[in-house]
Amino acid sequence: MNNRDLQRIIDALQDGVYITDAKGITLTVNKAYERITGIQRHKVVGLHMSEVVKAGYISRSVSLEVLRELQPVTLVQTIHDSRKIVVSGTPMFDSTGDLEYIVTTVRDVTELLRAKHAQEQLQELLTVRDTYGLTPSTNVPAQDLIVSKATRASYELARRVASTSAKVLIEGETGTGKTMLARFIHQHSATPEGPFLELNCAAMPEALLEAELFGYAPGAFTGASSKGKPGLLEVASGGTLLLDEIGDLPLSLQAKLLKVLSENRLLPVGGTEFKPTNFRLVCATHRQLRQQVEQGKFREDLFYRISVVPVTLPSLRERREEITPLLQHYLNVFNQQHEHDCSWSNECLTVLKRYDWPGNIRELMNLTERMVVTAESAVIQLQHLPSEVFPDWQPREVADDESLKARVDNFEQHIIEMALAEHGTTRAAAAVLGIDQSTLVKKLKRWRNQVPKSDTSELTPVKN
Ligand SMILES: Nc1ncnc2c1ncn2[C@@H]1O[C@H](COP(=O)(O)OP(=O)(O)OP(=O)(O)O)[C@@H](O)[C@H]1O
Repeated sequence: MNNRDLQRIIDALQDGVYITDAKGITLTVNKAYERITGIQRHKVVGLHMSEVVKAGYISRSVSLEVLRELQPVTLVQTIHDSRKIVVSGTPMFDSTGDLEYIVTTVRDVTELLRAKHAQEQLQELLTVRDTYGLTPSTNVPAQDLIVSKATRASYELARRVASTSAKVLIEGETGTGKTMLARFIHQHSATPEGPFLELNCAAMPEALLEAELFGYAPGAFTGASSKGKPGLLEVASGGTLLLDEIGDLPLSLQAKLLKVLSENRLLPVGGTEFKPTNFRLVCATHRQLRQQVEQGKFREDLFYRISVVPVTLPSLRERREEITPLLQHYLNVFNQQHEHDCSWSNECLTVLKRYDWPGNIRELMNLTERMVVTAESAVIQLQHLPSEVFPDWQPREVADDESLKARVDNFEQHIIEMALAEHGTTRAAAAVLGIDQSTLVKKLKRWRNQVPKSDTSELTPVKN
């Protein structure tokens, strides 16, 4: 074999290779060595290893140590970008026992070390998963669904496609019920008895995400379980996998996921054998995935693959008719849970129906539970609501020597501010209080000295 062929062969290796002669003069390096260390072949070929060290290309030469000790030497070095490499030098002797070459291999173990760290985190995650029961959907108690005109179309579309293998992309703000809808799809799919698994792609670092999705092979890295760990892409086989916040999946994993979806098989981290898999994929996102495609943050081919049927869940403020039923439903749920018997006052229901609910149903549930556990009376009143929901407008404290007129004025302001907060507009507040809208606006102007100019009718903000 000539030198050219030999070079081609070592260039095909994934590990870096560095070869010196018996004196320690560099004969060649391969492409992987150039890639891993950033040191180019033409810069070091012909140089003695001591010159390579002197020139600052490397801090310590394994070849020189092999030359000294005439036996294999391995050490771990940190190079630029804090990458960790394992360098192993081996002496090669000719038939008479004289040193002929020193062959050094260089392996970048940054990823492996990361994966080891990931494995520890994964272990934690799996414990959490066990504790919180990411279990087959049949074990999950059916939850009552509140559906209105605004969401019925989404649920009907989901039901129609549930039994097919079409991939569904659920879009909606946080807390709008994307996971709930995915579960609904699973329950109406061809494999409702299979597992329903969910992974939030935004919640963990890339290496951990990869180990979680793909699993890893036995002994993939030091400290890995001797049995290896199956990934969610494998465990979900025969069931449904929800990839939440898919827009946060790193590009490298997007490519790997695409391959799994095309080939129905996967390669665990550190594995050499493909494993077959077949699951129902549902993805969810609160982002504009198409925009991410345009910005090059999300692969276009994967986008088309996962969004065969896009389903949108509107925000709660776009489906206000669900607010009261949801408030009543979750009040019952939390009353039962905490053995209370609370009810909403009508004023609360009116105010809450108009509130914008940036956290959507999840925020509504949290607020309801908070009201139930902190309730001072059986009826939840406006003043119990947190100030971001209902501005806690209190009459100012009156001084002992204030006139009756000033005190009445103060009390009047309290009544008007409360009516405004409850009914939202000066027109509605005036109607309820039985006064002219213009009188109310004039009074407000005097008190606040800053009624919005445009507001003569519907638009006085509750909070200003
Ligand atoms: N139609 C509904 N009727 C009753 N409760 C619902 C409905 N939709 C969602 N919920 C409840 O609202 C809460 C939030 O829903 P879910 O977790 O599905 O939202 P999400 O959009 O997946 O949130 P995130 O984007 O933060 O993951 C859950 O506790 C869920 O049970």
